[in-house]
Amino acid sequence: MSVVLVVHGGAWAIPDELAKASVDGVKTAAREGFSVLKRGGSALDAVEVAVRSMEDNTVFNAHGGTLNTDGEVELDAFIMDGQTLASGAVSSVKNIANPVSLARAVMEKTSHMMLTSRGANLFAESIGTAMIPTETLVTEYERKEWKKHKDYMTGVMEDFSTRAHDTVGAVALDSAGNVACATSTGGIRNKMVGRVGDSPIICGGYADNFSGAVSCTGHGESILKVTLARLILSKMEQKSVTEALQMSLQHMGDRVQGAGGAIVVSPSGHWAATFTTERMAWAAVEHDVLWYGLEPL
Ligand SMILES: NC(=O)C[C@H](N)C(=O)O
Repeated sequence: MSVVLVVHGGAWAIPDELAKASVDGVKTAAREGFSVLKRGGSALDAVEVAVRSMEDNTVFNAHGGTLNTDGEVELDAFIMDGQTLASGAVSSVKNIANPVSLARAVMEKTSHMMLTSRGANLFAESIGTAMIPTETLVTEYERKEWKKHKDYMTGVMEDFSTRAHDTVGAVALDSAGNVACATSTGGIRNKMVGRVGDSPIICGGYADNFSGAVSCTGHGESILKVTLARLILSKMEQKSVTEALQMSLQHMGDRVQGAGGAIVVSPSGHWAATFTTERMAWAAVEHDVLWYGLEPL
């Protein structure tokens, strides 16, 4: 069984000055995730490692790029195991460096699928997760941008053309034939306090050994309206991975005027990375060969 790891660093109009660093960041994350698979590790471990790599990489402005209306960072993350359909999520959690690992802990250490806000933070404390000051998650640049655009609609209407996004995601197929997905995000700049997007919901990501794994990025409310991850997987029953992705994103654009992107891997190892925004940094490793780019594949 050939193993595959695909990552994205968020779909938006990445400016030229960030292009190289974004591609380097996804390449590193893809290599780190793939090394887990190469050692015989699980798809679940691989997607967590890949997403953590991007959460820790400042080029993705990980978790500091999206202040809410109160100027705070509220984070959402999701992870799903395609073998069992178990998943874990956190939403509106604060002061955490790696929400994807907290999401995994929700999946593995609680009887629930999602913890939100204060409850997510209390759980994090109870399992010994380090709390970090919000200011360490926020860049000077973001603080200035936030003051400039004090309006959620500005970020959305500019069609993801401002630095309002910091979503990262990964999908993997391991040597046992199991798939997994993970996504982590700060959401969208100037979102209302408590706003939850698609990323932590079984909608912005999905993994099932019988159909494949998807991680989405883009305008969360649009992704939710068309249940994008499941839409892509259902189209894959009859279409190629690339066609299924393109058709689903096209539908989201036509039906609810939403832009975004996604990565996908099928149970047989076919994969794709496509988007309807200007750019999305993506990388994939298959048969030890690294693929990457800022254009749709
Ligand atoms: N940039 C993103 O992908 C944002 C994320 N989908 C959200 O709406 O929260």
